[in-house]
Amino acid sequence: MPIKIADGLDAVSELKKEGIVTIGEKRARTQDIRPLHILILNLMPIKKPTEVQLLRLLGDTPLQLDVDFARIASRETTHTDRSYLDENYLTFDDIKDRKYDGFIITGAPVEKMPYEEVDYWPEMLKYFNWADSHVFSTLHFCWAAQAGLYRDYGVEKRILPRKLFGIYQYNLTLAYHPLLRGFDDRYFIPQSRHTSIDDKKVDATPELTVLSRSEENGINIISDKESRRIFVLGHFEYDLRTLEWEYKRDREKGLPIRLPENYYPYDDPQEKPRFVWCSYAHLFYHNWLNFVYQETPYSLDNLMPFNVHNPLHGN
Ligand SMILES: CC(=O)SCCNC(=O)CCNC(=O)[C@H](O)C(C)(C)COP(=O)(O)OP(=O)(O)OC[C@H]1O[C@@H](n2cnc3c(N)ncnc32)[C@H](O)[C@@H]1OP(=O)(O)O
Ligand SMILES: N[C@@H](CCO)C(=O)O
Repeated sequence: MPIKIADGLDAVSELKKEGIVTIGEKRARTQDIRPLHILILNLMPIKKPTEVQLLRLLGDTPLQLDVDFARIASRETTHTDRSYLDENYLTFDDIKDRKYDGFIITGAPVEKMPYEEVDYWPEMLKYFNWADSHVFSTLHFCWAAQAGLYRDYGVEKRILPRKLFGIYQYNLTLAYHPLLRGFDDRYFIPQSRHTSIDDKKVDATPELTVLSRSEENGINIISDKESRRIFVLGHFEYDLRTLEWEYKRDREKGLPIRLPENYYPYDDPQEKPRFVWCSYAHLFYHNWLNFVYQETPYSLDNLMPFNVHNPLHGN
């Protein structure tokens, strides 16, 4: 939310340098305010915990949000009841003529497959194409971040020698960015993936800005220059015990899995995991919503299309 202060205060220029939005009397009197429209494409097989996790973070704002959930229609889901989805989720046909201020696309356990082998890849492409002209800012996380970077910028993924599994620290690479406002120099985020992206290709793509990275585990948050495409490799939204649940699941299945790194004190699974990413998760989503609120057009009819740069996709 912008703060209204007198135009003559010296703080105005100082805050502007930090990206903090201030408005004067005239703008405050004429400012049009409306709810933000957010769409979440939930690709997780077990959808309900992800709904709670995301709504918890989105709900932590004084702004009014209208949130819709969308699902894939071209593949039957086996882990979530069909009638629940029919009742509570929209399909592409429902949303194709609507416009949204913000669009969130979740991770999905399909990261080891080539994109084109994912049953719903053609439907993903429909969502991506639609978002170019119907969404102001799209936030992709985990697999969706990899898929979006591939589709928009031709960034490939690669299989890691072992699963990146635990809580990892990343350093900010920029002094000021609206999505990182209020962050410490470093933050923590859960990771649970078998793949990573081609960091060199990201660094060599002039349309992309890297917001954070670590020496050991590479790039973590990326944005295009206008923050209309945001890519987060990891899961800010995970609950305290989500990694523990995944660890036990894989162990019970006899899969090769080690304890989540940097998670239990003394690496002792009897201990309560350390919750060191919660405040960053709230701050990140808060910053994204604040950014969207400041920059999205009052009337979505005036939305400018997003320019896709990847020649692979002929856009
Ligand atoms: C890298 C990231 O983005 S991390 C985000 C993903 N994280 C998670 O999904 C964590 C929770 N998921 C899980 O724990 C597991 O996937 C489970 C327990 C739900 C399912 O495990 P299994 O039953 O062994 O796997 P299964 O072979 O049925 O496939 C699971 C999911 O993979 C996806 N999937 C599998 N094959 C395909 C395919 N060819 N095309 C598209 N999706 C596929 C589907 O989403 C499927 O779930 P759904 O049928 O309910 O939609
Ligand atoms: N986070 C996922 C990775 C699989 O793609 C899981 O462990 O289920």
